[in-house]
Amino acid sequence: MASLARRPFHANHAPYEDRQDDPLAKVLQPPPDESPEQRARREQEANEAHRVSLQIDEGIQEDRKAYERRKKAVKVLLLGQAESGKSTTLKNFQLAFTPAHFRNERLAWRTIIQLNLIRSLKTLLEVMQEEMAHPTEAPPPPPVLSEKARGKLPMGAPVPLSVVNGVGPAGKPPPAATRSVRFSTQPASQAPLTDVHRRARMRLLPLLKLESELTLQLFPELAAAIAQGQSLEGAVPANVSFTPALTATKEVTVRAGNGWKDVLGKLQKEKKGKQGQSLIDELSAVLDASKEDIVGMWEDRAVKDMLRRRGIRLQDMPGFFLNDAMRVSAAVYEPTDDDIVRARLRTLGVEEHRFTMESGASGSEWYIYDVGGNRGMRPHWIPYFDDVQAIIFLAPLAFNLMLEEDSKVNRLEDSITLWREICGNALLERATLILFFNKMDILQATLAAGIRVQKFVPSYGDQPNDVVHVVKYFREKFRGYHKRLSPQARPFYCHETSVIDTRATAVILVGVREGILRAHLQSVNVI
Ligand SMILES: Nc1nc2c(ncn2[C@@H]2O[C@H](COP(=O)(O)OP(=O)(O)OP(=O)(O)O)[C@@H](O)[C@H]2O)c(=O)[nH]1
Ligand SMILES: [Mg+2]
Repeated sequence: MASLARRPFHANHAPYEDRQDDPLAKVLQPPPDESPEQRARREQEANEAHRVSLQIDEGIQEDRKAYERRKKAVKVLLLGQAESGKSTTLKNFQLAFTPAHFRNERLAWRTIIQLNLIRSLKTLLEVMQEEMAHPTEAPPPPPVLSEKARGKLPMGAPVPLSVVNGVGPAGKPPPAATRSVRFSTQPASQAPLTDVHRRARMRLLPLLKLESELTLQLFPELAAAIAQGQSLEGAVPANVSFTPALTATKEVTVRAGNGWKDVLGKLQKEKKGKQGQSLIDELSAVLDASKEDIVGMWEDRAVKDMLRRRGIRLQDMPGFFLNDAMRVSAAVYEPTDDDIVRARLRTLGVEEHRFTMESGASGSEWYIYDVGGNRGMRPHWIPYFDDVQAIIFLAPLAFNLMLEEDSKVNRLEDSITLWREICGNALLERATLILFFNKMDILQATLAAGIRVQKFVPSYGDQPNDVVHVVKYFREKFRGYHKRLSPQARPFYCHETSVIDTRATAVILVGVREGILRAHLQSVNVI
């Protein structure tokens, strides 16, 4: 900054007077007939200018220090398609290495988790509405086997659906103590939706209205999109088949970024709701009053049958909390660490998260960048490629699912295409690439349900359809592209993860952190 501004203006003698030969000093000299008031005002203004100047100088110093710090820091980019688990991995990093910060945000997550719960409920109610308008045909009830007959079945033989779905053998409902409201009393697969369901649905509608209102307040940019009738990406996975009527009402997922935590804090203070409550408190109160209906609806046999007939598995939706509805809806609900990790909040753009690790001076500061994985957001990743040390690439082996944003594109195929681009990118030639085969729990369930890889990936052939062989096959595929496309040789790291399992993930992340740090220190010639 100009040194002129730093001179002591408070002194009685003006500094300019000493410098008669300086043309600038001449211009800046006070008028000879300056009154005491004018002089006082001038000095006050000069002092204020000096204060602002110092502040700007400090800001520049801070920026310079931050720039130097950032240059030395470890930078990691989380990449992968939408819903691959990037933000969930970030939450695991926070939980493992900065737990106090993670837990400080518990209250903000409470509302997001409650919105997640209502989102699943909304989908359920939409499906019910569709079912009431166009009932699907109930298949004949499955044969019910006696204990004796079951004993004769070979090991691993399929169990009748009535047992799998918790309605008990012979279509008998489970003990009354396990459910609060019961709607259907008929045997499994035959129970239609009735007026009882219709009335329960009506009782739950105010909750949906509140959810829409709160979501729009949290993410006002959605209001414009909805008003224009734009098609918004929904929370419903692409494998869920919907009729056009349902697709049109698909809901938007609550999104990250845009300071949503600040907005939540402000909304919490605004007394806009009925009875002078904030909208958030009103939502909590209505949710608490509706919890019996929600649990009853979700556990109801006719509802479960309807979902099964339509091939809809709400439990595979991101941010699924219907199994915890009683707890999450309670007025006293406080999210657990696991709840926060499982909460779904779509990432928009790129978010920077700063971590201070406890592992010593060098490399103790980390920046982790969490990006939105949706296809439309991928061009925003490129500016971050420039000086990143490591990439954690999340690739769920979702061989049987399609992209949410393009239902013609297979998710695994999309992951492989993306991986090839990352491996071959010249800007990233020095970055360590770490591959996470995430959502292993879902792969396990998919294979256990008998879904064959060969049907979707013909080149898989008739190899055994189990986790070990499937992982081996795709690991070799990813390794091959890594080897062939990397501009220079680099080690291949691959982990099998289920990042909703925080304990197992913590162990993996400690190893990943050490590996990245070692590579970083080598690159700056410290070791
Ligand atoms: N079952 C299971 N669910 C997971 C796993 N990892 C993440 N999820 C869930 O998948 C959903 C999507 O995860 P996110 O971490 O938000 O995905 P993302 O990659 O950040 O998605 P975008 O922000 O849209 O790019 C969330 O509801 C997570 O709880 C996993 O290993 N197993
Ligand atoms: Mg995300």
